[in-house]
Amino acid sequence: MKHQIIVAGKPSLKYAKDGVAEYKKRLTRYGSYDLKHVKDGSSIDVSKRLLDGSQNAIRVVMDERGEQLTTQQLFNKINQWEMRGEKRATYLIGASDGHTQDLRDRADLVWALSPLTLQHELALVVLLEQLYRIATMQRGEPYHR
Ligand SMILES: C[S@@+](CC[C@H](N)C(=O)[O-])C[C@H]1O[C@@H](n2cnc3c(N)ncnc32)[C@H](O)[C@@H]1O
Repeated sequence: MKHQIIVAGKPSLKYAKDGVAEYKKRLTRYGSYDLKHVKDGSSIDVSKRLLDGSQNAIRVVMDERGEQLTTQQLFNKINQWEMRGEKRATYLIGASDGHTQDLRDRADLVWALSPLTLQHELALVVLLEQLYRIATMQRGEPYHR
């Protein structure tokens, strides 16, 4: 299954750029992990771009109001999607005003990394680290303990 992360706005914080570069580099060994940036804007405009970009794919809306999962639970979900033949999973990160309720309603999963509101580039780094962790678990590698 291909994984695509779609983020509102261009990266600007150095520590986040470094974190993104590090996990993108690590993930190259594990399959297809693509990062796409869409234009920033109002909640309505950004949610529409994220909705359009995630058509015909598993749609994971990253949102502090969502379900809090353990890494093992996320691993199980990704394995289930792969076993039922899903081709692409998208992970959607919003802008300063967050997602619309309509986008949340159309999600396969609304996933909260924590109940805290995170700066969106920090949320991106945490998401990439979790996808990397799960990729190593799928290979039976010892990164996850
Ligand atoms: C600054 S936050 C938006 C906060 C906005 N006030 C709201 O109500 O959602 C920007 C984006 O970062 C992501 N994000 C922030 N905190 C998150 C968390 N705890 N779990 C998952 N994603 C988060 C979400 O995609 C969110 O749309």
